[in-house]
Amino acid sequence: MDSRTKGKTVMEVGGDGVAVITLINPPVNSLSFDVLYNLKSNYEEALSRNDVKAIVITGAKGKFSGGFDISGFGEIQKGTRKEPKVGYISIDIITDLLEAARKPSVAAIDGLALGGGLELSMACHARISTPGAQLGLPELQLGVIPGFGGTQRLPRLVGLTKALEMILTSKPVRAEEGHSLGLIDAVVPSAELLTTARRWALDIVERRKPWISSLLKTDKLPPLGEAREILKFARGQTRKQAPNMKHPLMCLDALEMGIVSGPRAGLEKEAEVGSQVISLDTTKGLIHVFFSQRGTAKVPGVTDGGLVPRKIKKVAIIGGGLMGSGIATALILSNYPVILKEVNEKFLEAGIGRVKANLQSRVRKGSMSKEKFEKTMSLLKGSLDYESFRDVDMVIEAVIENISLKQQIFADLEKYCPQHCILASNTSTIDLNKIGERTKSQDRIVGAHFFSPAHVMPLLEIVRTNHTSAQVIVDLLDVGKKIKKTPVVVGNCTGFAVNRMFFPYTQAAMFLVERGADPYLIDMAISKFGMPMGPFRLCDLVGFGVAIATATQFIENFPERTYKSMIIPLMQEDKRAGEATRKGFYLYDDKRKAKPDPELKKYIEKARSISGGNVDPKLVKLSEKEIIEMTFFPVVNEACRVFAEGIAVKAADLDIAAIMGMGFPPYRGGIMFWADSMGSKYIYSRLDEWSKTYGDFFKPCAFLAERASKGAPLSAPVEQARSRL
Ligand SMILES: CCCCCCCCCCC[C@H](O)CC(=O)SCCNC(=O)CCNC(=O)[C@H](O)C(C)(C)COP(=O)(O)OP(=O)(O)OC[C@H]1O[C@@H](n2cnc3c(N)ncnc32)[C@H](O)[C@@H]1OP(=O)(O)O
Repeated sequence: MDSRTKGKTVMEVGGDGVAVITLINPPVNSLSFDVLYNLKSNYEEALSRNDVKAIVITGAKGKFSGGFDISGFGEIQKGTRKEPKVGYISIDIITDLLEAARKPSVAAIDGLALGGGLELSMACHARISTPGAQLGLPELQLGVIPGFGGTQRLPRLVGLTKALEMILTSKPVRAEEGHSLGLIDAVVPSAELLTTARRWALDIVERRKPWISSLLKTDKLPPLGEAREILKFARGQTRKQAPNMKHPLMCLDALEMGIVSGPRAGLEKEAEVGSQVISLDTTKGLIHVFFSQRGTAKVPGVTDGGLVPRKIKKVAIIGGGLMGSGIATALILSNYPVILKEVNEKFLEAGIGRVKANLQSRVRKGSMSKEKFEKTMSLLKGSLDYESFRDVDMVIEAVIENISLKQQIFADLEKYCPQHCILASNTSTIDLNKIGERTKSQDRIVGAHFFSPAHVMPLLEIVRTNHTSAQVIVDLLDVGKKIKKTPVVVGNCTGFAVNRMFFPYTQAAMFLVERGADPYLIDMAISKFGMPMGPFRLCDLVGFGVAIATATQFIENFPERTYKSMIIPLMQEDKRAGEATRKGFYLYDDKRKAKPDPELKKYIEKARSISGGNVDPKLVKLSEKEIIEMTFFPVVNEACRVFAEGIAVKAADLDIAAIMGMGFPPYRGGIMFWADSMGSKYIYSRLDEWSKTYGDFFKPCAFLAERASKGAPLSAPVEQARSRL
């Protein structure tokens, strides 16, 4: 393979007259332009050769194809690659050359056929798959649309409703379900895949099996009136669920065109829309997220040194509260035997009960069988002492945020755990060096910061001190992957990456309401921006106890940029502490539905009189855009500090941390990506202006000032950061 080319196809013609074309582009045989153009040449050759009767397309090394090469979109966005003629691949190659060929083709699918991979297979005249193969059109998740005919062929193979479900949710189906849906013609063991596909192709030639062009099928399509109703409903749902994104609706336009005006018109619409979506900002953001998410496990100086993760056979967790039980759940769900330690029988029982409840909720929802529940629970053992810690490979401490308690625990762990055992803390704010102060095991102390609920939330902040060994990081990255978390490796500091970025977000919101802004309008503007909820609703959900404890850490560590609002402490005094007490910034009914509380004004006014601030007429009438900027630019400012200090090694890691830890909308690409879309100069100028009017909370940091002075992107690598990694 030429070093500049990306992937290829190879064709072998057998004595039976079947040409087998193999897609080769590791690791997932993505369809790069090189692969697609090679496929075209192979096809033309196969069609012109007299010794070829039929064609089989397959993928190398147990994977059919993970779809179009996603980096190709980036090349087109950046202008480093010229766009092919609209419809060239989907119409000229896949439809007119492949599907309309006078020789039949069969797709032999092993492992996965996603996106363009599935679309290519749907243009074949039959599809044979191995058991369990994943089949799906996940394009919308990337901000693009199925662009190789998927919007036309999938509804014709599986029906409109199922096709809409698969396309709109981006969720794949397994081969077995694909078979029952009519997407797959036969499911056979891996060893029989190619022979079956070859035979099937010859059977089509001999007319023993039907020669089906998916595009021409109509039997699964509903009558036009019904189809229009289904599409209308889908549009309504899409507008509700993805109000800030255009591409799902554009995808529906292509689907509708095919149903109303026929598949050729549908293909043309798909090609036109497919080309337009590539330049949407939301698409750029989502593609950035795809690669950034995979990049978080690549840590310079750690994962590039050839270290192999050690096998973690048993894990112990200290503390069976909300966090400890969530972490235990995540681990046993991935088959790790777990010991849960508590201080007394009552707490232990409660901790085990929480794990049980977490799993039972899966059984209730039908995503876990009773047998699997029993088997998973059997991996959990309770303990009241450290005796059973003698053969554990990793301990995760998850007790309350109390430094001396944690110090004592780590000193005990050093006595009872084996020498190689990883000693992790789930602290969300406390300096790990302090936690390990009473031990000589600094090299194996690490932060494993999960987010609540730990068995659901996808992020794992792995916190490394100056002493933590690279091996320990590699081990924890491996555990993170096995328990299906996205890890972000960060340096040690108060709040690490996520909580440090979170802090100014809620602080800015408190500042704005004290100066006269309406908290409910702020929450609304922020939800419209794409956050799962606004800062006030979030404080209610987290509870004021946690909010105050976290704020205290920040006030102590970053006093110069803390806005000290008394709103939350005043409400706490009155025993309104958030959703758990049914009263916080909102009032909550029996069904936990939130409604605004007119009494809130009283607390805001009292807090305002304590802080000595005045209502600012400008802030009373903020536009939605101004609300977003005044709450998120301080977050960008803090992210810049985190990046400049080397707490995060890549800006993209902060993007993922913000998306998965704060709920920042993925289609905005993450906090730094979003900031760069506005430019460092603009953000600096806004913060600078506010800091002159409203004080140091808004003061732009030196890093931001420097980048703005050069007009440089905030995400450009930090050259001489004082790296903590
Ligand atoms: C005229 C207008 C212009 C026209 C342009 C041309 C037309 C374009 C039309 C496109 C039509 C098509 O409909 C669009 C697509 O097909 S988009 C792609 C759809 N596919 C996907 O979304 C699948 C994405 N991948 C995954 O979900 C997973 O990677 C996986 C395949 C399930 C494998 O998962 P796992 O085993 O966990 O491995 P990783 O996720 O870690 O991935 C391993 C590495 O592979 C890279 N990867 C994966 N998929 C792709 C891909 N499609 N393209 C490029 N690279 C891919 C991934 O980044 C990892 O790389 P590293 O190891 O380097 O990190």
